[in-house]
Amino acid sequence: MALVAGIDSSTQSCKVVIREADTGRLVRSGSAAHPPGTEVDPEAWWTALGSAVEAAGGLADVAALAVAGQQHGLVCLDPEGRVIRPALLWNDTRSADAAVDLVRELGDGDLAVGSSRWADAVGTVPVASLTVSKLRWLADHEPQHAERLAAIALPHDWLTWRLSGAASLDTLVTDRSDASGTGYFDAVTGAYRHDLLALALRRHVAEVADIVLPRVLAPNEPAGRGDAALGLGHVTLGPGCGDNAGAALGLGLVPGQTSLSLGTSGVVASVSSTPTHDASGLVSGFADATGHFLPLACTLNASRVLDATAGLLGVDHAGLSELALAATPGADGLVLVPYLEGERTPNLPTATGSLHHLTLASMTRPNLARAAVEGLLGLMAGCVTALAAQGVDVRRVTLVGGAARSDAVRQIAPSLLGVTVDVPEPGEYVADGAARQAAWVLSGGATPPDWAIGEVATFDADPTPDVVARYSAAADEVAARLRG
Ligand SMILES: Nc1ncnc2c1ncn2[C@@H]1O[C@H](COP(=O)(O)OP(=O)(O)O)[C@@H](O)[C@H]1O
Ligand SMILES: O=C(CO)[C@@H](O)[C@H](O)COP(=O)(O)O
Repeated sequence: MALVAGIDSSTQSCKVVIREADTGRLVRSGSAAHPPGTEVDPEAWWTALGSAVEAAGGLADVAALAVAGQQHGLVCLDPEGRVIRPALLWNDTRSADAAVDLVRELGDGDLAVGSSRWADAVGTVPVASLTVSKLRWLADHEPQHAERLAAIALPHDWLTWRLSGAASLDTLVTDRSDASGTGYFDAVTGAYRHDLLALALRRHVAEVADIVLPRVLAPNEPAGRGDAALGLGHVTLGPGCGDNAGAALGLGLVPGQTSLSLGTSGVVASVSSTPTHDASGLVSGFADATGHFLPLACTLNASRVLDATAGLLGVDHAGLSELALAATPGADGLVLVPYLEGERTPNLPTATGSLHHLTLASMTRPNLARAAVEGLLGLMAGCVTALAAQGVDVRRVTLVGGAARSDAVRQIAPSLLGVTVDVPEPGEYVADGAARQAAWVLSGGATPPDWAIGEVATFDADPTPDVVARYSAAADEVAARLRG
């Protein structure tokens, strides 16, 4: 039976799954850590990919593979294909002012007009995370690097290219899902917007015509063979995808279904047959990996809020969960607004985290653990509301990502989000999506192969609107202070 590999090059690590192409049965897997930080030498991803593949027993018996990756990261390549500077990641907020400038400029000086023009053009209003904002930052702060730009790639594009042997810049490929996160690709027409790329680089359109942008392949279009020199001449490469589109494909979501991913980022993403154009900027109008759309709301803070709180309390994740479940809902009034890395949804890149309503009664270890879980889920409730405002009907979500392993998150999520929460077996659903894409490319079929996702536990709870309201009031206070 043919085997396929799926790779998830995410923020904190690289994960590899090897599955049977026809059934999706997991055969083996491996992972390797990525370095910390919000700018990373792509070579570190390449090294981690090699280690993860080795831990997964190699690719000698694999017929096809695809790479899913953290979205938006800016990989700058010179004419020889060398990386010009470390990649700026999706969670690097130095480009926050650049994003505001881009919105203002497209609006001829008016932010509201600019927001609606960006939303109309590419489905998304730039924030610090988007590639287009990082390019403007580069043009303004490192013009010597911007001048050498011969090609622009995203993390998954670059890794696919390396696996293919990186013969020339013209062999760079991507897919619609990841291209839609650049800010200079229109997922509705399927075309790059060179005018917006030129705006970002402060150049005329004719001056960016020579910059190579990866060719956008169809969802099941082969990207050629792997590099024979790497021992991958027998492997068909898939186009790959952004990690959130990968998760949707791995979970087998169809239009109308929504995922809640709590990894480094927190993401509520819904597969949709129609695009969104949210001028408020809260919802990004991305594409999925099957030809549909993937409106999503993404936070900078998620699993690491729990990591940091567990560290502070001197417990592991199981201990944090136990403590949180020992406290009563609402944590005796204690509220954590978890903007530990700034925030993107809402767009408050310079925000910091804050604890509200500390009293002798509320200042206990269980309450702090509970406030961390409720703060994270309060933040995600805002994402659900933002999607609903765009007409996305979210009544149930499928919970994935590292923090989906937390019992406290599973049990408390339905009450704060006000939806049913389905939790599949812990797994690497982004890598699974990449593997499923590889199997699709291999089969040449019109639709991805049917793979079962196994046991799903369902969590329901009575809504706790008072807890959400207290969180929202504290978050509004922070926003009001920052916005002056
Ligand atoms: N049981 C758990 N409870 C809460 N968080 C967890 C648990 N297990 C792992 N994590 C956290 O999940 C994160 C990794 O999740 P993952 O989805 O792989 O992230 P990413 O894809 O962004 O690299 C880490 O921050 C890790 O500490
Ligand atoms: O910026 C986004 C989506 O717009 C993030 O979701 C990144 O794609 C990083 O994902 P994880 O490493 O948290 O999975």
